[in-house]
Amino acid sequence: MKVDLSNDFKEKYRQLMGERAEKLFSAIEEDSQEAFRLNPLKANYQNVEYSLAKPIEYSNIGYYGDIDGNSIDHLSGYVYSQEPSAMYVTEIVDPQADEKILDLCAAPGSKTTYIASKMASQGLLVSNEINAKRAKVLSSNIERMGITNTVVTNNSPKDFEKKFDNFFDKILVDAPCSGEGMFRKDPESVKYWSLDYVEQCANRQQHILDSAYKLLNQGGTLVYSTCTFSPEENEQNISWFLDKYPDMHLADVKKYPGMEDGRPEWGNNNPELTKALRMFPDQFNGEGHFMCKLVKDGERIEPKERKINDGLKKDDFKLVQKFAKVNLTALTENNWLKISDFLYQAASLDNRFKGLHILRNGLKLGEFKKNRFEPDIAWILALKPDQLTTIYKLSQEQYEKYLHGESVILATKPDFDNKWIGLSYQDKLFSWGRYSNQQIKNVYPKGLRR
Ligand SMILES: C[S@@+](CC[C@H](N)C(=O)[O-])C[C@H]1O[C@@H](n2cnc3c(N)ncnc32)[C@H](O)[C@@H]1O
Repeated sequence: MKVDLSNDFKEKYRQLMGERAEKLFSAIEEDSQEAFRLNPLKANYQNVEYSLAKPIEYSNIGYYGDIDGNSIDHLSGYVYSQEPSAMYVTEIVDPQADEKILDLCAAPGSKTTYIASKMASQGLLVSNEINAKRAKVLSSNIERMGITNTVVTNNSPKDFEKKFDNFFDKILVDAPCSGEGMFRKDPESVKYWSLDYVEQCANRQQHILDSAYKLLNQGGTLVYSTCTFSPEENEQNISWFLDKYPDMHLADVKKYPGMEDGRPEWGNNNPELTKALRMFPDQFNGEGHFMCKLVKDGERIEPKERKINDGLKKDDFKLVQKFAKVNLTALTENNWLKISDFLYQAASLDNRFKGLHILRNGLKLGEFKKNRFEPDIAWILALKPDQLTTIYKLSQEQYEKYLHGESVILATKPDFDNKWIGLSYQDKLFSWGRYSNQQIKNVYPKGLRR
């Protein structure tokens, strides 16, 4: 595809890269490299309709290929579209199940959902997004993927500074950037580019890095990444950061074929900058990225947790137990949290979160209505088939009608009167259904219908 690169852009990269710049410009005109990830949080997660014939070398759940955002695999959270270079960011974050991890610039959630899938529903992941509209998309992607250990916030990085100093074991700053690595995927992004815009982005990134430094525990790791090539936003910002914070240092990251070293001469000539990683689309099978891993000196400090009141009353427990007795094979009652009429299985009950704008704290289980409890779509997307007493497998026709908002009328009368049943299509749970009078009433959220 023809991408209209500006003369300023071409001139800048000719000066920086010499003849190689022409290869970069040609690569930007080629088709983008599509890829997707599977979701190990789901039952039989490899049961997808897409070919797994082309695995990505450095990810055990990543594959080259395109996916359809309307397919059952997508709607039920079995797959997530992510280009290959972005996948490697989560690999170098290297999330562990018991850690406290903060993703400061998380929307729409491609790296965060990968981090969560590696944490196997344990530990704590805080996924933050400053932009309210984008934060909602982030929250719904987290729901679709059946993630339970994540607090989704809509705040500025600065808002965390008062209460979360030295708190997180790992932080990802996937910074807002000039997006040069997005040019071929999103040719519109070329229009925003200018030499000044690169400077503005670099400046904003420094503010985010300042916050990240404060929030990182001693001994913790900060991964900084951008999907742009500019030295100002990459080597120069890391040079600035290392000079400002002498207790931070760069750590080695593994480099696969096509991945290149950071360029000291594009920063302040600090030879350590070779430890950073660059991907350019003329050498690497992906859109292009910069990433590096920074470690804070010192011994980890165990943050003290002060718990908030869970807001639950005895009758609330009774209503959920009554629901579970009929519809579930087992019920875990840990970390329950009631916020207005909604019940969550909280990812955190730590009162540090008070004052932040929280969109989701862990798993939304459902809503208390008059004398009853109604389960939320988020819960079914996180449940495994063996945790439900009844599952109804929809035919293709029933599935399409259900997605549209229609109820399912059954030919015979099954014995699941007044139950909440799990609905599956191609063996993937994607919604609750409410059975009564030989019908499965449609409870698929209006915003998800198609
Ligand atoms: C590169 S995108 C993040 C992509 C995301 N990590 C993913 O993998 O899906 C950068 C994000 O930073 C957000 N952002 C913009 N200005 C910001 C600021 N001053 N502080 C923190 N985040 C900001 C943008 O809204 C955007 O969602």
